[in-house]
Amino acid sequence: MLRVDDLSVRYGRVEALRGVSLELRDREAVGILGANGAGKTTLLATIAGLLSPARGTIELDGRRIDGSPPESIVRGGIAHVPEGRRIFGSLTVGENMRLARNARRNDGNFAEDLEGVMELLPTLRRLLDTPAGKLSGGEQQQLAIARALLCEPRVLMLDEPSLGLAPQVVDTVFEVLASLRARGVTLLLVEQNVRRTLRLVDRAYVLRAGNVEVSGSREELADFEALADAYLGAAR
Ligand SMILES: Nc1ncnc2c1ncn2[C@@H]1O[C@H](COP(=O)(O)OP(=O)(O)OP(=O)(O)O)[C@@H](O)[C@H]1O
Repeated sequence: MLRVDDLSVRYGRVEALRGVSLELRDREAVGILGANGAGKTTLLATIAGLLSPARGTIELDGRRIDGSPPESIVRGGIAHVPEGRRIFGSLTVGENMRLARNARRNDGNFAEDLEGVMELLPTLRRLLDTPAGKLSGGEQQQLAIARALLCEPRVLMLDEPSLGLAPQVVDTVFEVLASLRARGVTLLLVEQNVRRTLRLVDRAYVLRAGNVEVSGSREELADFEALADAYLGAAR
């Protein structure tokens, strides 16, 4: 469904990605692992159209999307939950969710989809009229996921959804991801949390200094998991 080929991205003289290739099939959950600075955020931001590659191609269903503006990439079916969530703190939860309306792919029934999302994330229902800035970190993450789902994505990309959350809240976020997966949502998940990610995904790629260092199924990466402490420092 999504194919990234030989992707290189620079920030001035810094080469953040150097010839990264990966693929994501329909209904697959794929992890992108790696230490701080490995290039994970840059990879998702480039797929989302927020950065232009210096080299390489990105295809969705065989059609080039690199160089397309972010809004057309969202309409093409790729939704991005960025690091730090980027919700609008002064707007209510309901208002934040309704913002997705303009970014949708089709004119499906928004009210029905909203109901479906609140069944998946019931915490949000009682918070509909609460300013999003008053939500806890875990609730804000759920809102960011809800907003992305309301764009009717075929692929949902998430950048470190567990970052900065207390352990039991991280559990909730991973439970949400597992239920998305069970519903057949295609997931591309950037995480430093190696163990939890390998429990969730079908396959993963490990980035190091802008390169894919290792990739494989979660079974193939089981040995890597054992090395994760040494490899990624304390971040798991
Ligand atoms: N705006 C920027 N300007 C210059 N260099 C940048 C910029 N953003 C990222 N970089 C550099 O690009 C490289 C990759 O960064 P990136 O944020 O993609 O890594 P990451 O794996 O997502 O790390 P983290 O987990 O810390 O977010 C790093 O060397 C980083 O310092």
